[in-house]
Amino acid sequence: MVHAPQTCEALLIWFQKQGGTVDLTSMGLVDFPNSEGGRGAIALKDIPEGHVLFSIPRDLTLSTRTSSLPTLFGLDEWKRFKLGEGWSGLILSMMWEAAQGPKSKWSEYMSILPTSFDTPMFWDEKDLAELQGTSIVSKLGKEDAEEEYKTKLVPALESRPDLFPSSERETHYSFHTFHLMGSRILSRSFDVEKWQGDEDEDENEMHEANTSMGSAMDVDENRAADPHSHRPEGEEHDEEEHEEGEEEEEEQDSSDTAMVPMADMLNARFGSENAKLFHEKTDLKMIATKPIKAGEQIWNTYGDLPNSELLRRYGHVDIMALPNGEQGNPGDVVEIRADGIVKAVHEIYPNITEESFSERIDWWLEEGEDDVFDFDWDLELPDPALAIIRLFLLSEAEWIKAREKSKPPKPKADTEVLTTLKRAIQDRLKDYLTSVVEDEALLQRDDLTLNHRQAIVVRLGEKKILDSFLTKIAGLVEQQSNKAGKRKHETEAPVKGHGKKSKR
Ligand SMILES: C[S@@+](CC[C@H](N)C(=O)[O-])C[C@H]1O[C@@H](n2cnc3c(N)ncnc32)[C@H](O)[C@@H]1O
Repeated sequence: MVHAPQTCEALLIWFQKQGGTVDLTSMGLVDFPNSEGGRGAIALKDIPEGHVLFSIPRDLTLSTRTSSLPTLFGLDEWKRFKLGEGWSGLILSMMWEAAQGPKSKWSEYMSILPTSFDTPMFWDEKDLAELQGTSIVSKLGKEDAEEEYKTKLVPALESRPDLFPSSERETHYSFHTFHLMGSRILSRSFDVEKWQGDEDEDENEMHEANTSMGSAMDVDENRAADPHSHRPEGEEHDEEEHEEGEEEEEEQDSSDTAMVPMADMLNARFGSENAKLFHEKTDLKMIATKPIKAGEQIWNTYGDLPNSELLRRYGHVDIMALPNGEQGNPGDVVEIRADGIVKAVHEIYPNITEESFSERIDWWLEEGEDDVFDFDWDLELPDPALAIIRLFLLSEAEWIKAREKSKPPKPKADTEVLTTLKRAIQDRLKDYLTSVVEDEALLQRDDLTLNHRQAIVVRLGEKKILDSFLTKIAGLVEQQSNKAGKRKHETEAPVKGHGKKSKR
């Protein structure tokens, strides 16, 4: 990540001039090594839990609520151009504020923001190919971003040459700048809801809100809000169902997405959070959530994400000791999609018809069950994956009964189900171009580019999880076969004249 050469000093001066307060006896901004996040905050003395490190007036956050652009553009027009949906309104506001130069309240703040990113959104095809098998590529949403720019931003820009002069189009309103602002939001914004407290509530009353860094990006309920993300297949938003009063999803209010100066200077590492942003009526406060020793980094949380998501949103990966002694990110997750399960069942049971698969999977989805199964370092076999395999293996009579009772099968890890899951995992491993051994050897080299190295770390972590599941499944199958052998032996024993009765 490259950021403008302006010093942290300039940010601190601007921040305080604008009404922000920082306890400069307790914390400073410094350059840590890149492996520890680069520019970040350090404790200058021992800081007790509960200490307020800095406080940001709400009107110093940059969002479509605080920028004057939406009002100048006209709120009805803003709505007509759909700038209140997703991030395009905030991106346009940030472009416009940057175009105002020193006239903008956020000018100094904007000048310390990164000007390039290590996120795969900016990788070339060769580097992207290194991510094959991981879920990142399908979530990049490059085409969605381009579509958003063309269909929302460009018409809005063209409608108001007084606000967006054509002479500034290349410098401030290009597709490249759209990407840059989108990536700044993706890696630095917070979800800052309107104050929900009682009017007469104490000014100092605090709410722990959804303000972990990047929480504004936690828009899984409404992925369309993120122009840099992609709504996975099967998650289309069905307006009619909504109208018919189906389960109402809480819509993300896009004006909650805000850039929060100073709070976005904090780095994060898995399980290391020692400070967090809290909401108050007029300010947001960064408060120590643990005692922090002098010299230690002050860490926020980005939600302890898997490396695939860290790389996609922030451009870095976490590597630390795993419970099994290896190195990796304990938050890593591998996704296996339902179609991967269908393929494995079909390979082992070729007599099951296409019709039977599609009938059962349709019903499974209608029942509201998942079509993507997460495998993580807990090494717990995911119940929905076991249940869907069993669903495909039900006899016709059992299937009819399950459907009548509207009851998916129990997630029982018997040998049939385990063998099929094993096949699905083996197939999933084939999605990656390299093996664990090859990746481990590659990581020993010192001539790798950062993109290549980070791609290897992401895919290696995922493959190690899948390998660990294969080892676990092999153990379970062996246990079951030993038990079955013992039962058989016991059943046969009387015949052999040992006189022991079968338990059956
Ligand atoms: C919210 S900003 C934090 C401040 C940032 N370091 C800066 O210089 O402005 C998030 C960015 O910091 C970097 N970062 C944060 N935590 C990191 C970590 N544990 N390792 C490497 N980079 C990290 C990533 O580039 C990420 O996109």
